[in-house]
Parts: sequence; structure tokens; C-alpha cells
Amino acid sequence: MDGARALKLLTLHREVLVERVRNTQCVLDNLQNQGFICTEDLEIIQHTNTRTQQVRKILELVQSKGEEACAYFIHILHEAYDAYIDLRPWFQSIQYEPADSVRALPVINTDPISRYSEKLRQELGRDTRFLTSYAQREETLLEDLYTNTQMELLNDRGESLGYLECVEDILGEQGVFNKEAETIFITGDAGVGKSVLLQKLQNLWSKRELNTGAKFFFKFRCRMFSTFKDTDEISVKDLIFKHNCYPDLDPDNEVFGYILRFPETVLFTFDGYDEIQMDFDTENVPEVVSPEEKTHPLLVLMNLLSGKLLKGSRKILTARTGTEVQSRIIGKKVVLRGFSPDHLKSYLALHFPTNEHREVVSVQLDANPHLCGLCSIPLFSWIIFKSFKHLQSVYDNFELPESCITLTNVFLLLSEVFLGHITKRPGLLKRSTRCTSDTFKSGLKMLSAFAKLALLGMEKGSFICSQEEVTSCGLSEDSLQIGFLRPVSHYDACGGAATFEFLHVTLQAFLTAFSLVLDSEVSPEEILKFFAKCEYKKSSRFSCVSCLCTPSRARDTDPFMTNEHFQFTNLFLCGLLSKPNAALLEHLVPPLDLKKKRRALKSYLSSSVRIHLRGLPRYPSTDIQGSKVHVMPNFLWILRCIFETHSEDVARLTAKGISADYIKLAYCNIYSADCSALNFVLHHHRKSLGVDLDNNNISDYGVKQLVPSFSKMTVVRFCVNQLTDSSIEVLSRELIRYKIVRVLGLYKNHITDAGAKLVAQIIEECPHIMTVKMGCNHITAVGGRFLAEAIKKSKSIFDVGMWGNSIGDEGAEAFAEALKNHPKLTNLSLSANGISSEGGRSLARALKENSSLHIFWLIQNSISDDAASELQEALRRNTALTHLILIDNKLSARGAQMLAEGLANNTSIKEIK
Ligand SMILES: Nc1ncnc2c1ncn2[C@@H]1O[C@H](COP(=O)(O)OP(=O)(O)OP(=O)(O)O)[C@@H](O)[C@H]1O
Repeated sequence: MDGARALKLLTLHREVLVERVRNTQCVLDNLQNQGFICTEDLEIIQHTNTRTQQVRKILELVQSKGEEACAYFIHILHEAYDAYIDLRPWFQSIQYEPADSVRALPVINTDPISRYSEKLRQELGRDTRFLTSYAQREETLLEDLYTNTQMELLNDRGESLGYLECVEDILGEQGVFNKEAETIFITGDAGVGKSVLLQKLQNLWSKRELNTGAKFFFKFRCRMFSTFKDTDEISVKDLIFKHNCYPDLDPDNEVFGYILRFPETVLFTFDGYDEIQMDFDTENVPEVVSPEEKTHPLLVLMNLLSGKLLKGSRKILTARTGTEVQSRIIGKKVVLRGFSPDHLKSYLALHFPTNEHREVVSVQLDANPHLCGLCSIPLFSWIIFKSFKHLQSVYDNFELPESCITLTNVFLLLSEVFLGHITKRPGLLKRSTRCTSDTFKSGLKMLSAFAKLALLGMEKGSFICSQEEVTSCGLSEDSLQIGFLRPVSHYDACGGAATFEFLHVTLQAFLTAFSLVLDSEVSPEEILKFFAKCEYKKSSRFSCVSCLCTPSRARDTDPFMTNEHFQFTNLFLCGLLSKPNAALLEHLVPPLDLKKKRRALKSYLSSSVRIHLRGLPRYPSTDIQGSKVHVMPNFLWILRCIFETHSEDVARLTAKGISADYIKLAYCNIYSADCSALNFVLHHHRKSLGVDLDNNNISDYGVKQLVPSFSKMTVVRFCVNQLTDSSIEVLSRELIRYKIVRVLGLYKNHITDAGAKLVAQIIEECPHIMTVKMGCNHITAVGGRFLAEAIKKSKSIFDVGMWGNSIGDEGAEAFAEALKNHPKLTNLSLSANGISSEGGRSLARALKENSSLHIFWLIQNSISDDAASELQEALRRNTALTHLILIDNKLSARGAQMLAEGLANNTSIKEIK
């Protein structure tokens, strides 16, 4: 842009500039620095009363100074980005491109607020560029590896509200159930990607790519709050400026003043609420409302989260699944569910962009649903892919273990890679034989040292280790390069001397378990000490909801932490002491010691399974005859441990202990890899069994892992589990093979017409099928017709749920055919299916010829008065129907009147809505 155009623009766009230039000081500072104005000019302008008058004066002045001054003036507005953020659209509209002469002139942003914002962006940009990687030398750009994960929205009762499309939507309105609360709560299992998701948000903000009005973004790790002493006191101002980012050159305290005036421009992220370790009564938090008041840092956090401090600021809080947070402070809840199969494919492609190894891994994944299940957790996926890549580069023919790989195997693989760094002989060609035991033997000293450090931390409930602790375990500076540990950044640990943490808390748990196994001074009984921290306390009442909101943790620990790190330690202990891993462990531990420890563990597991199962509440089942048992959340960890031990004896004992006819595992946070563990036990079950896995995250991989158990399953409830038609293929093959299924629950999955056709086959082929729930899938008239035809033929089916599909009038027509003279059908829901009066009439006509249906749901369709006379007639004739539910249709008072007349002679109907 040349000077002449600049001069013209200042006249033409004068009003826009007067309106949007809010900070005059920065303009004046720069104009003066470059000699375009002098002190007298400044004084004249500063004597003007209002900001708009000042801007008008500046414009006049600049124009009087000539074209170059005008060009530089515009350039200041462009370069001091945040100070003139409101002018960005204007710059776009004029397609601003500075002339070289102007570009050469420096611009200093002297606006403290935008300068602080810029400083935050730079720091966040720098801190979030890389993903944690193996060794410090080997960093990966976040951009190169970040892959979307599944982000499920839940309401305040823990029910699914669907999925978010992209990271930015986290801050959007979708899914907000409490408008008064300002905290967005993100939960998920260990390693599912909560921290990385925050990192992505922070990184986007630092690049101005996050669509939010936030001028300031403060990130904290919650564990920082545990590093303060009981007597420490800070204010919210200290928290922001001393423990996050200091505003330079702000003598008049303008930044904080601005934050107080416009708290809605502030975004906080607090990562890992579960990592706070403090004895603290979260129910009775004293109110801190003054931003200057100094109090315990944790109180500052609590008051920020509840909106008592900096009301209007936005907060994102993350925690592991099961962490309790007062519901009144949560406005929106997001649960991370890890990689979907498509996400996993993208992630694989990022790891192996051009490599032929991608194909090899892909083939191995396809053949191994359990491995895929493990890989749905990004952390495990990362370990598996990284280890694969590394071991492939060292050995000629490395392949991932074929047999059922356990989580312990995954961490053994990672350790092998780390320890391999010590024994690496530089410059050598690829080796043809991989000898895992040799690698572990050569690295044993180092492994023991890391394991000792991990145990030390676990015993005192700490995830951060000091330099002294590192040294006391015999670890040198060099050993830190291997990859088990990484330095903690100063924000996280609150400054002070260097501190370290394990790459991930699951790795610390793995090494802790290793320590218990390796150390000959730890007796067989002592290895069980962390089980005591996880035992289910009888006193805590169980309800289904408690699976959602009560952490599976020992009540006598502090109120924040989950006990997951102990659960993982126990799990790895089971894995390390398993028979299949004995071959390796015997190189590291005297076989007799190993045997004793294994025996102690097995005996503990057997008795605790027995006690657990005996204490479970039983209820009569409504789905099938017999009793139903609700498992406790801890049962999932028991299952996982049994699977890691690979002990058929314990599995058999557990299966025997499930003496009920129906086991309910709904809302237990079961993910796909857990299905291997469940299957490991269930396939030993002698009798048939109903299995309710509703509201988990088993996905298609999970269904594949359950194949051996379908021969036993009379109830298959897999509602709300992310299943696609590929699961239905497996189900139809297996259920038709055994023909014992009675109840098939599949609502809220991703089933299309192809899946519906397969379900129709199940209905036709399985003579005992009574209930089929297919609601909220993607079934149209095509699938509806298949299902209706199968239902028509079935002599056993009596309960069909099809709500929330889109079968329309054509589908309704097919269901009408099925209804006519059906011998059994008692309960049918065709709600929310886009059925109009045409479909309504067909259904009404069919009702005349039906004498089985008791309850008919037709909520949220478009049935209008046109169908009323047919319905009236149906009501006159039908003598079986007890409930007809027509809420949210298009019936007017006249239509309702006609229905009422139809009811006049009907003796069966109890309710019509
Ligand atoms: N979206 C993602 N894209 C790529 N990699 C990811 C993603 N999410 C997580 N990862 C990988 O998984 C690792 C663990 O993720 P992260 O630390 O975010 O888990 P987390 O849920 O915060 O676990 P924890 O609760 O134990 O702190 C990361 O270091 C990264 O390698």
C-alpha cells in the first residue's frame, strides 16, 4: 500500500477507525518514536477529553504530516495485533499489504494488555509445540501426530447427548446443561488423551486458531496445588502472575484491572483434578470473593471453579473417569472415549506416513481385535506403534506378538525399547535375532533403579520425584536420557529445584509392580499391599448411578484422587507374574521366588473374587426368568487382573461364582479391550447367561472379542456402545449359530439398513427371541421393512423398540402388515420415525385386526386428524390395547375428540396420551 492510498483510506474509512481504535497510547508512542510527531503534538492530543475525540485528532494530525505518516499509522494498527484486534476484519477488507519502506519501520506494542496476551500466546505456543515422546532427543510435533478422538457429551444424569465434531466445539454451547455453571468438565481413562486435548486447545489459541473471545489463556496442572504447604497463601492474582505468566512493563497494573473488568476474556485449563493430594472438605469450601485476598491455593482453585472468583471466566477441568466434582459447578460434561476405528487408521497413517511398515501393522491390527481395542486408548497405541517402529529398525523380522497381547506385554515392549538404548551397539547393522531376555538382563540394574524410584513415589502417593530421590535410587544424569523419566516444567511443579515424573503414571505403576516382583526383600504377602487400597468397601452403597459418578476408590484416601494408579499397579503385577511371562521373568528373578509370589497372588485373587461375587446384590430379572446380579465398578478391575494373569483356574472360579442367570455390567466404563477380559471369564461359564453391557464403549472390536461367549448368551444387551453394521455381522453369525438368544438390545448405535437386515435374520432364525431394541440407529424404510417382515414371521417376539429411526410411512406400512393378526407382539414403539397420517392410517387399520398389542408408542410423528377416523375405528374394535401414546403428533382438538369417541365402547384401553 503506498502512501497516497493510505492517506485516502484515512479519509474514506474515518468512522470505522474512530469506532475501532481503542488504544491511542500505542499509536502515539510509535508515531513519536519514529519522529512523525513531536511532544507538542502529543500534549495537544492528550488534552482532548474522550477517546473518540483523541482518535479524530490523531487522524487529522497524521494526515497533516503527509503520506508516509499515514502509511506508518496504518502499519502500527496492523502490527500491534492484539491492541487493535477489532480492526482485523477491516484489514482483510482492504487487503492490507504494507509497502517495503513502511515494513522496515519497527512497531512496538506498548499496550500492556495486548502485550501480555501476546506473551501468553508465545509461551503457550512454545510449551505446546511438541508431544511428549520417548526420549528428550526425540520430540514429535503436536501437529504431526494429533488425531481426533471421540468426545461424548453427557447430561447431568450421565446420559449420552451425542458426540462433538471437533476440538473447538468443547467451548461451544452444545451440551450445556447448566447455564449458571462455568466449568466444562472433561473426563476419561488414563492415557485417553485429556492432557493432549488441552494441549491442542492451547496450541490452537496460541496460533489464534481457536474461535473464542479469550484474550488470556492460563494453563495449570492440578498437581501443582498439592505442592503448596498447608500454610501457603496466595491470591488469584498471584496464581495467574506468579505461577503462570508475569505481565512485563505494566506499572499501572492495567492487565489485572482489565481481567477483573472483563473476566469473560479469560480461559483457564486445569488438568488432572484427580492428581490433587490434599485432605480437604470439598463440600464446605470457604468463600473467597476478593481477587486480592490471599488464601490457600486450593481454595483459590475451588472458588475459581465455582465462579466465586473471576465470575464469568471460562474453565476447563479434566480428571480421570470416576473423579467426583460437585455437580453444581459443572455446566457441561465431556467424556473422552479414545480413538474410533477411523481415528486409529488416521493415527496409524501419521505414524507410518510412507513406510511399508504401515501395511504390516495394519494387517496385524485387522487380525487382532484385542490389539485394536488396546490401541483405542491413544497412549497404548502410541507405545505400540513407537515400539514397533523402533524394534523394526533394530531387528530384521520384528512383528507384534501374535497371541493375545496384554497391557503388561505392551509395557514390557516399551521397557525393552528403553533398555535397548543402553545395550545399543552403534554402527551395527540390523540384528536378525531379537533376544528380549538379554536386553532385560543387561538392563536389569537400570530397570531395578527406575522400579525402586517408581515404588518410592507410589508409596507416598507422589507422581513427582526430586533430584535427590532420583540419585538415591542410583540413577545418574545419563540414565534420565533413556526415556522412563522426563523433567517437569516449572509451572507444573511450582518452580524450585529440578523435578521429574514418569512418562506416564501407568508407566510408574508398571515399574512399581516390577519392583515388587524383582526385589527379593519384598515378601510374597507384601506384593499384595496395593490391593488393599482398591478393595471395595461394603459400606459404600451401590446404585447404577454410582458407576457413573462415584470413583472406584478406597474411601479412606484423600477426596480427590482416584485409586487408578494402584489398580494399574495390581494389574501389572498380575501380568508380570503370569505364566506366559515367566520365561522372561525367570531370567531376572530366582524362579523359586517367582513361584512363591505367583502363588500368593493367585490365592489372593481367588479368594477376593469369591468374596466379591458372594457379596453382590441380586434382583429378579425382568428380561428373562431368573436372578440378575449387578456387579460393582471394582469388578472390572478384577476381570482385568484375571485376564493379565492368564490363569484359567481363576477365570473358571470366577465364572463359577457368577451363579445368577443374568449379569449386569451397564455403565461400567468398559472399553473394547476389556471384552477380552470378560470373555476370558465368561467362556468358562457353564450355564447360559444374560449379559447387559449397555452404556459402555465396547465398539466393534469388543464384539469380536466376545465371540467365544455368544454360545452362552441368552440376553445380549449392547445398547449405546458405538457398534456399526460390522458388529451386527458378527452377532448374526454367532447368535444364529446357537439360537438361544431371547433379548437383543442394540439401541443408540450406528446401525444402518444393512445391519437391520442382519437383525431381521436373527429374529427369523432364533425361535426364542422375545425382545429386540433397535431405537436411535440409522434405519430407514428399507431396514424397517426387513425387520417388520421378520417380526411378522416370528412366533416368539413380543417387545420391539424402533424409536428414533426414520422408517417413514413406507416402514409404517410394513409394520402394519406385521401387526395384523400377530400372535405375540405386545409392546411396539415406532416413535420419532417420520410417520405421517398415511402411515398412521395403515397402522390404525392393522390395529383393527390385532389382538396382541398392549402398548403402542407413536410419539413425535406427524400423524394428523386425517388418520383420526381410522384410529377411532381401530379403538372401537381393538380389545387388547391398553396404552396408545400419541404425544407430539399433529392431532387437533377435533382429532382428539374423535379418538375419545372411539374409546367410548372400548373396555381395554387404560391410557391414551
Ligand atoms: N489426540 C491424540 N492424538 C495423538 N496422540 C495422542 C492423543 N491423545 C493422546 N495421545 C497420546 O497418548 C499419550 C497420553 O495422553 P494424555 O497424557 O493426554 O492422556 P491423559 O488422558 O491425560 O492421561 P492421564 O489421565 O493419565 O493423565 C500422549 O502422550 C500422546 O502420545
